[in-house]
Amino acid sequence: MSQSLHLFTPSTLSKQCYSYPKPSFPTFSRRFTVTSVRFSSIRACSSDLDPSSSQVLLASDNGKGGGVLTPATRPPAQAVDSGSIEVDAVTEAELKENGFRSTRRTKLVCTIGPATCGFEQLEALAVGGMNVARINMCHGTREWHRAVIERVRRLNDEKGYAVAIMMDTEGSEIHMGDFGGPSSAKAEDGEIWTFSVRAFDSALPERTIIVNYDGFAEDVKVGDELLVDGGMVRFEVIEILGPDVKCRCTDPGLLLPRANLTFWRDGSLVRERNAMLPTISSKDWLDIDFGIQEGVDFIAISFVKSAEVINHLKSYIAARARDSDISVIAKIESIDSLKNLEEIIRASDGAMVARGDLGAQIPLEQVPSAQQKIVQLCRQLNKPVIVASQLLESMIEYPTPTRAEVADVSEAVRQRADALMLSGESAMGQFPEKALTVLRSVSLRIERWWREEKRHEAMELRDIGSSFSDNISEEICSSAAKMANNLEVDALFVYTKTGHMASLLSRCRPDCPIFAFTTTTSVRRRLNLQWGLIPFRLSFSDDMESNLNKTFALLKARNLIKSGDLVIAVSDMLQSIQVMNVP
Ligand SMILES: Nc1ncnc2c1ncn2[C@@H]1O[C@H](COP(=O)(O)OP(=O)(O)O)[C@@H](O)[C@H]1O
Ligand SMILES: C=C(OP(=O)(O)O)C(=O)O
Ligand SMILES: [K+]
Ligand SMILES: [Mg+2]
Repeated sequence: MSQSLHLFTPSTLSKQCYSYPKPSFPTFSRRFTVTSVRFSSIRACSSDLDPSSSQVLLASDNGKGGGVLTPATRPPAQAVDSGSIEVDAVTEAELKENGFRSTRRTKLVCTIGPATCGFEQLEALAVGGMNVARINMCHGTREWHRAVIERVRRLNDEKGYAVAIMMDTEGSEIHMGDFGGPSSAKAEDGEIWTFSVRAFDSALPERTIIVNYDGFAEDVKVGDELLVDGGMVRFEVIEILGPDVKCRCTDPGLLLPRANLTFWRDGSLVRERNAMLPTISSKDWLDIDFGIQEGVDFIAISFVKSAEVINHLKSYIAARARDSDISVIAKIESIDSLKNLEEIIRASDGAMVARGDLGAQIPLEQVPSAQQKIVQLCRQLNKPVIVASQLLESMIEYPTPTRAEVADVSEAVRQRADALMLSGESAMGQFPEKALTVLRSVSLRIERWWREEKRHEAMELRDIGSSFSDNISEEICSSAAKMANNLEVDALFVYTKTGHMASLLSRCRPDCPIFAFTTTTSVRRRLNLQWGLIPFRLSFSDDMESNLNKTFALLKARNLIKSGDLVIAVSDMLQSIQVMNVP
């Protein structure tokens, strides 16, 4: 595929780049064996790269290629083994049935609970498009979670899926305990309930709720409003008797175990000593150790307040999980996390718009703008972002969503969030698979609509890399994505060892799908959270020509691509862009 190419020659430059101003650096003609950018992208690169460095830009009119070449990026020739390619059956079927262009770009996260923890149920979710399984350490025992992780791993091993596992910490915000026996309780208007920080040996007295935070009875005052789950049930504090806080129910409703509690005074959220609780509690640290031991792919941290805790956790993980790379996801669900948003996202490997708790901490009408801001900032900073909670809440009970819920899902897809998440809908709802189907079909429809209307988003992506080499990668990816849109290519191919180059391409949200080839199963699983990436595991070398030949042969043999398909390829070994038809 790659050919012996000429560097820029004055004649080709003047012939092919006639519409562009002449470059401000010298051009040479010499023979080189390299792979190679179309002129629009050469231009995009050349205006932004440092012309005083020793890099050269390459272009040719015969090989449809170009690139940025530094001595260090010249590839050593290497033999390629004839291994196989790993892709799951669902992606394979989707690619075959609908062709490249209509594969789903928005990724789907399902919270696993009693409704979905069995092997067959997990398999049904994988078939339905689950990319990431989330386990919430607020609920269930570690043994229960371990069994779920084992089943997901078995599913991956036996059926070729790359379902990633995300462990979500409990966090030390205030919440209610379990009710002992019953799984829920109803609070009626005017009833008096006791919220207690005492430990009860035997069964709980009637209308008593345990609060997990010892300082609770000291922090609240008579007259405070107590909100369960951001207002699903509301109480007023009427009396404080040592460890017991007596409250009158003012908005009746269903109390669910471990529901979050906030208290409000004169219309504002009270943040006293409870605001000093550590983001990661001692129980969370044990759960994190468990997650590291189990080799989960993502750890999501609840109620993050600052970047410090993320940095701390990342170094903790680096010291303990030497060979496994666990990504840290910051859950944005508190006032402090909004205040320190940029530094938190910069420190993290991704973020979650945790609208459940966020909506209990800020006025509900501010949640949509917060969501948009978080999604856009994550995109700027190249971090995957998940929009979570209540997307299809009514489907916990009903087989079909409300129109408003469909509109909410559409909005998140339209914002081009990386992923959408199901919580109660998949964990304990009656219609987990149907809920997933709704997410999948709404995503597909909105994505297609977006492409049909050719709505290229006008988001100006800033340079984010700290090194010059990072900047080159960013320029290559944005040029490749722009070319892919303009030329209406069938797919972008990216060969990436760490996954970084794939995420840079995903960040551009191109019209076509991105086939991301990576050498390890753990990177393949992690890429499964990112918009538009179809991750494959493939062993490849530093020689792009043989990588491409091998990939074409393997994909053609499985009928995943055909001769004549137009592909643009980039890699993080050789900083180049190639445009070619599948032979
Ligand atoms: N591992 C589990 N075991 C039992 N129930 C669970 C589990 N995970 C989730 N659930 C149920 O699903 C509901 C929704 O999940 P999620 O949104 O993750 O938690 P929460 O409601 O605590 O924020 C929970 O309230 C709980 O009832
Ligand atoms: C996802 C959320 O966190 P959790 O389900 O753990 O409360 C949320 O609050 O929206
Ligand atoms: K949690
Ligand atoms: Mg939460």
